[in-house]
Amino acid sequence: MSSFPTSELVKFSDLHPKPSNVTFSYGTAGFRTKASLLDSVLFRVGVLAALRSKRLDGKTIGVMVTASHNPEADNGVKLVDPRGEMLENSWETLATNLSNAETTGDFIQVVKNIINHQKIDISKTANVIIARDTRPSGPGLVAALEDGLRAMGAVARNEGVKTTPILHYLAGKKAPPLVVDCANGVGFFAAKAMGEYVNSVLPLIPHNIAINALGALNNACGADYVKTSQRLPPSLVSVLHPGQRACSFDGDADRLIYFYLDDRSQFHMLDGDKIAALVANFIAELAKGAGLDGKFEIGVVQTAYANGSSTKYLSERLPVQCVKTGVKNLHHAAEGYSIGVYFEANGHGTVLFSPSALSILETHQPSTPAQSTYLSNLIALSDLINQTVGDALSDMLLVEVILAHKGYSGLEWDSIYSDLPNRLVKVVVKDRNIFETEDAERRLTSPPGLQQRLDDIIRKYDGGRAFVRPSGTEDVVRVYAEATLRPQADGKSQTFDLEIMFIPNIFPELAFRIAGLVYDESGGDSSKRPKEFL
Ligand SMILES: CC(=O)N[C@H]1[C@@H](OP(=O)(O)O)O[C@H](CO)[C@@H](O)[C@@H]1O
Ligand SMILES: [Mg+2]
Repeated sequence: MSSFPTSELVKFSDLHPKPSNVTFSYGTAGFRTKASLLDSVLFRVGVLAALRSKRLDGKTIGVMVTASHNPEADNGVKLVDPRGEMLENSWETLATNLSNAETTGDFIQVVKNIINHQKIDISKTANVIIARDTRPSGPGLVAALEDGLRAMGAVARNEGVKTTPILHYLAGKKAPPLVVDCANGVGFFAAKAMGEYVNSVLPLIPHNIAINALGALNNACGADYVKTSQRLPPSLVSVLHPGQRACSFDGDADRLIYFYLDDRSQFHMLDGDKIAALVANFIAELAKGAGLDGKFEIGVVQTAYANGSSTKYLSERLPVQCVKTGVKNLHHAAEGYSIGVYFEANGHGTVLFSPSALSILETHQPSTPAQSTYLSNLIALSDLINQTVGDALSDMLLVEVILAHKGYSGLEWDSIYSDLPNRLVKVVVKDRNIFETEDAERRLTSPPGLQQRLDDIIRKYDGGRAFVRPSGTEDVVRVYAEATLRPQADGKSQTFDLEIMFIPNIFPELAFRIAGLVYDESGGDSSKRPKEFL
């Protein structure tokens, strides 16, 4: 908003007239009185919260609707400053003045005075987060508050029913800085440019930014390194501290992989599958909250490389499709849904909103203020996401928005499901063209008989799944394998060290058995057979 919104304020203020013969006061804990008297106060507090946020360069102001320990028929409202603290004293007086302006004209005049005296730049964005207790008068009063915020063009986030301390916490919480591994590539330019816009709310700390160093690109860093080796880039070992989130781009910044260290400094990877689960869940939640349940279909597209746990988790909630490797295949399949979420496990993906879904979002009439918030959040996501192709930066913002919204750290995100231990192995063969597949590349049709031999091996591993396909980008055959536990293939019982069992790298056996078989069956030279193949 670039100029003072007088006509909006007049229009909305007339909907919330001040009752005559009442004098309000911003007391020890904000305004507090009979709920039936508070409609105009809530509207005006919405306007004041927006002014306070603008005065503080868009920092988030909290508004809590509650009358605490007082009788249920009472209600109240108080403002919370950006660090989660009580409203600054001088503003309590402004709040009282504003609430007692008798007419819309008086009210507008007080607003103008506040803007002048506080030297408020009205063109700044205002960010306000609101919550209420369980009082029956809460929803109506929140609606009045939202009118005030709307009149001022504030960005409002309705947290629904929350305790007062949680609202203080949410208002005071900042996104912790995000370490961004730029793979020594072009993603650094983009991260740097974006940092100028987002650093005040989401501080970015770029690493691996040696664009001009020969041989540095993707070397022991970047999304492919992290995903394939399931390790922290060595360059980040002394950078990342426990609990901090980090992400890696690839060399052209169209892939994104997240990771974090837990409080024992163990590395945890959040790959494209985890991103898909986070995003698809969130979109489904927003659509439901907006009252759009059943109005359109939200689907997820994966490839055979998706971790089995992710497929299980997602299929229990949404339609999931498996297609051949390659973004073109995922993108195409995702176009078949109203909202199609697609990600390769390696972090390449995006979300597509069909034209009809977008027009439903535009025309849908929410029936409650809460529905309206969900709807505007969903529309905002459709703007945030680069729908032309997977985009590491746009995906990073998408992930950050969801984490911030849900108050998740890497740990909470990670715990939505546990990855099955897995391994990807390359096999160099004489002629990869002899390998032909079916069933979205999950089964071999050629060389004849090989699939059956693979099945015989896979069957011996609890929850085992594996497949072999020729790469479409390198002269190799790829083997992927995952299983629930380490093998009992030799029939001997094994004891497991639980600590070790959940470290994915410890699980190479099924993959190396299959790699060995593929190598031998395709005429591999026994003198050059990689030692790790079984
Ligand atoms: C297992 C794997 O990561 N395969 C990658 C790789 O394809 P291959 O056909 O597996 O070489 O490169 C593609 C292009 O970047 C990418 O879309 C795909 O996910
Ligand atoms: Mg790329």
